Amino acid sequence: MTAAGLKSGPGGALRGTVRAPGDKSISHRSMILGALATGTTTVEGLLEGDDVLATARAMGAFGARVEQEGAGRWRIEGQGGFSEPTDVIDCGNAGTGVRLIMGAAAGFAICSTFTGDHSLRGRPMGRVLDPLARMGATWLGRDKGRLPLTLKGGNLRGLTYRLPMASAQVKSAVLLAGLHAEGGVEVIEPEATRDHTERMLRGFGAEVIVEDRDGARHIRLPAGQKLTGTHVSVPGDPSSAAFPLVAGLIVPGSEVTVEGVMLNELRTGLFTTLQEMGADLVISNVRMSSGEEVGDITARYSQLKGVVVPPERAPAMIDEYPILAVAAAFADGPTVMRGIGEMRVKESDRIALTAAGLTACGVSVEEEPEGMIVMGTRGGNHPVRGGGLVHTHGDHRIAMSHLILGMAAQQGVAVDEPGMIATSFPGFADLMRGLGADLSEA
Ligand SMILES: O=C(O)C1=C[C@@H](OP(=O)(O)O)[C@@H](O)[C@H](O)C1
Ligand SMILES: C=C(OP(=O)(O)O)C(=O)O
Repeated sequence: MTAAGLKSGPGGALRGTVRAPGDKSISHRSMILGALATGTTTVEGLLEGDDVLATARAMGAFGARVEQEGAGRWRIEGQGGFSEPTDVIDCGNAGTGVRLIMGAAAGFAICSTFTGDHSLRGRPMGRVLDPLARMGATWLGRDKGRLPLTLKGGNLRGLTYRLPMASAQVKSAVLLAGLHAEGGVEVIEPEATRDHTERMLRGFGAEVIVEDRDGARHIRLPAGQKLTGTHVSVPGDPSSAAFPLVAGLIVPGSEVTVEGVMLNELRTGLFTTLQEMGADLVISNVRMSSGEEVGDITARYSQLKGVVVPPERAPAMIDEYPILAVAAAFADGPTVMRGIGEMRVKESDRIALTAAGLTACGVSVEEEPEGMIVMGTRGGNHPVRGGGLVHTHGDHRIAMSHLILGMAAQQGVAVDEPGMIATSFPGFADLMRGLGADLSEA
């Protein structure tokens, strides 16, 4: 983490073509599935962000051989299971990392202790510990299942589990534990969430049966699955592509293309919403890569209008609401975002911090318990003032979102703790500068 802050300033149009960094969700999963599998897994396009590097180190601690072979190219020699680590597993800032690894570790008769940074130690782990305990795992930790905690697994029984919240991390933890549960597992999702674990389990040779019935998605992993090492080509992360693309939409005269963006419809809710707001967002060169659809997306400066985002779209864009709120600040009329209570338990309380950050930049936001309404400034012809110092509480997406706002506002915007951006998008500042953005130390 650097001590200095980072500041973005209003400048000229942003122009150019960039490549999206590797998808964070798929990068975590390639490490974990590679370590659980027997044999060699090779990965290209891995996101070498701090979150994924913590997961890579954790897989080494559980007995896999994990080596970097070149930029984004990694090799994992899996042992077909986890062995007991001899030290504490530190997952850094990564909710995905710790929750999926706890699920995977629960399948084995080993004892492991998990911790993370200040933010991760404040996040709820009960949501994965509850189903894992029902399967027979035991844990000991602080009240409410906050990290640090120790988990002991092995001899798991099968489980049919209806997700109490829309969470791909909880679904994935149950499925990974289910690989070693007597009788297999079934996860019932009232609202579909990102399906990378299901797709990748199949890529590693497992049978996963998915059925939509009774208004829910049923995901069944029969017992006795064996994973075999494979090759994973990681597609570009739509959650990261969102930042240069929204910048292209709100900085006058801009045209920005991001290549190789994953278009899995359980991840692209932001792009649909921006198009409904009138964004000139064009998707081209659509192709398949490692079982996922990818494409190139071009954003041209657009007059946006406020919309009501359907709450049922939330799982397909849950990490994108902070940057959507920035786009909404430049729109004509209010943008209503509801059904997003899950944002309060991310790296920070993202509803509160988005509202506070936008307010510090002269934008009106109405905060609700599970939502927010951003009053677009363009209708009244007030420009967005900017000029704020935004406290990010170490949240990478809060930092990047407000830096993008500063590129289109009247005055620049400074953020604290910019080093945290490296958890998900280590090349963010250079990539944005390459498009012409004014970013400097504050
Ligand atoms: O499974 C994943 O890779 C993720 C799932 C989401 O979290 P939840 O499962 O808590 O919604 C998302 O916010 C996170 O960035 C990545
Ligand atoms: C919520 C996020 O990640 P995680 O839950 O893995 O910390 C995110 O990247 O926005």
